[in-house]
Amino acid sequence: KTCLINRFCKDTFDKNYKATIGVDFEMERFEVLGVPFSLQLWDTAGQERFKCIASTYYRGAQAIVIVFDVNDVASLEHTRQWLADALKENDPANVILFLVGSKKDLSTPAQYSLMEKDALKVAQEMQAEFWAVSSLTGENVRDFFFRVAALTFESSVLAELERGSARRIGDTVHITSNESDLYQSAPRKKPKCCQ
Ligand SMILES: Nc1nc2c(ncn2[C@@H]2O[C@H](COP(=O)(O)OP(=O)(O)OP(=O)(O)O)[C@@H](O)[C@H]2O)c(=O)[nH]1
Repeated sequence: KTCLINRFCKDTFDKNYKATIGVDFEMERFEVLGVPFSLQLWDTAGQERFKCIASTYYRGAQAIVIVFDVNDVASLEHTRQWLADALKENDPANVILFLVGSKKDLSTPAQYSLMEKDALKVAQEMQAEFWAVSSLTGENVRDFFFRVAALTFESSVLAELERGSARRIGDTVHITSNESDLYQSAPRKKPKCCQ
C-alpha cells in the first residue's frame, strides 16, 4: 500500500520494506471537470499487531482500497477479512470499493491470467472494481488513482445535490421582491396616456 501511494504521489519506489505503524497520510490535488478536488489517502498498517490502531481510521471513508499481492493466493483470500473489518466502520451503500492486485511485475503473463480469474470473482462478490498494478514499474498506478478521484468526485457531487434538494423540499420559499425588481433589466415604459 505504501509503495503504491509513493509511486503515485512522489513517483518513487523503495524496495526496502518499512512497515507502516498505525497509519500514514497523503493528500493529492486534482482538477475534475475544471473543479479543484483533493483526495486524502490514508495508508493503514497491514501487520496484525498494528491493525487495532489502523482500524480507527477506517470510519467515514468515501472509498476503500483493498490491496493484495497478485503472486500470493493467501493474500487474495485475506481481502475478504479486510473488507469485513473496513465495513464495520462504514455504510456499504455509501462507499466505493476497489480491489487492487499489486506487484504485477513479478508475475508471468500465464501466472497473472490464472490469478486474474480468481481476483475478478472476489471483486464481483465484493462489488468492487478490480485493478492490477505495479508500483515498481508504475503500470496502471496513475490510471487507478485517477479512477478513484473521478468516482469519489462524482459521489461528492451527488451527495451535495441530495443535500441541496432536501433543503429545497423542506423550505418555504418567500417571494419578497416587488414587481419593479422583476423588470430591473428592462424597465417598462409607462404608456403614453399616463404621462
Ligand atoms: N516487485 C515489486 N515489489 C513491490 C511492489 N510493491 C511493493 N513491493 C515491495 O513489497 C514490500 C512491501 O511493500 P509496502 O508497500 O511497504 O507494503 P504495505 O502494504 O504498505 O505494508 P504494511 O505497511 O506493512 O501494511 C516492499 O519491500 C516493497 O519494495 C511492486 O509493485 N513490485
